[in-house]
Amino acid sequence: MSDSLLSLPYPSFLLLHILTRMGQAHTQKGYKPISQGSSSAKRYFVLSITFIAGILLGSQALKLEKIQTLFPSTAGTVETAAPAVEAWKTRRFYPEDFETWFGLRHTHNLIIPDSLKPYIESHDLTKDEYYVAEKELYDNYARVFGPILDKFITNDRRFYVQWTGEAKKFGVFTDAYIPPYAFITEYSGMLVNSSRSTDYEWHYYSRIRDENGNIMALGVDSQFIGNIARFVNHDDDPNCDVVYVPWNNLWRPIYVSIKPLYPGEELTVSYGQNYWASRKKAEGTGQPVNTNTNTSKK
Ligand SMILES: C[S@@+](CC[C@H](N)C(=O)[O-])C[C@H]1O[C@@H](n2cnc3c(N)ncnc32)[C@H](O)[C@@H]1O
Repeated sequence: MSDSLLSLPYPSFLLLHILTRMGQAHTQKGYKPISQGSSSAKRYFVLSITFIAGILLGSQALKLEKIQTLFPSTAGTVETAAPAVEAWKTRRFYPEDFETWFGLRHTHNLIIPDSLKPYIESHDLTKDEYYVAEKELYDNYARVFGPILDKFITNDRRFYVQWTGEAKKFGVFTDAYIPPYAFITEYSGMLVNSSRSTDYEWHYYSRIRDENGNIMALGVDSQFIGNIARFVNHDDDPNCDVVYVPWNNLWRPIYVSIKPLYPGEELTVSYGQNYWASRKKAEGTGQPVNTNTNTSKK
């Protein structure tokens, strides 16, 4: 399809231009001007007009088709928008969908940026205050869950993300029966040194200090890179809990079921009261929606 055809001027100007040229051409070839022409000249005139009108209508149609190709949203917007919104709110999302639908790069790892590596590498986790206080407990966590962390689980189809409603937006559901105390997933993402936490940041369980001896406010941020854990919602009476596993000199936050989970059930954890307090924004109360009848705070 030629661009020059599509860039024809508006029909009225073009018609005027062609008629003028036709009149000139007839005069030059010795015919009478169109206004005084014979019946064959009139037939020629009518045929020409029909031909020109055909070209004009065709070019306008092509032009519209080209616009619709360049800007597909102009084609049938009203008919296609509603099903798209419906899909967003009804479909199940798996890790391969996260980048397209949520702008989330998928990873099962705890990613340490170069800026934080020196602090992590020079910090002996076995001397960490938290570890020393409950060494036996953490050694047990490491024995049970550490080897699972080393297995790179790429195709875990037990869980999916789905819309829960306007209050909480998306959440994580199970498609399988999960017994209590089962490994769900690691809270993966980017280790950040943050003063401001996002909706998707989980506290990094450590007492690492900076050059001035201050404890660093580290967190695992999964706003842009992470996994299914960042979609798990809060509940005052959750069915999962977070366990910090000391593994390869890092604290690895993992989600573990603490009740039996049945197919179709939503996974929840308690974010703790600090989360809601620090997240409190001017426009809202910062209070979670209680999703069950048990309103006791942890
Ligand atoms: C880690 S994200 C959980 C996934 C989130 N629902 C989403 O659609 O991306 C945490 C955010 O989810 C929302 N949220 C989680 N639990 C909630 C609850 N019980 N009531 C209201 N909002 C909740 C809050 O906006 C919170 O900051």
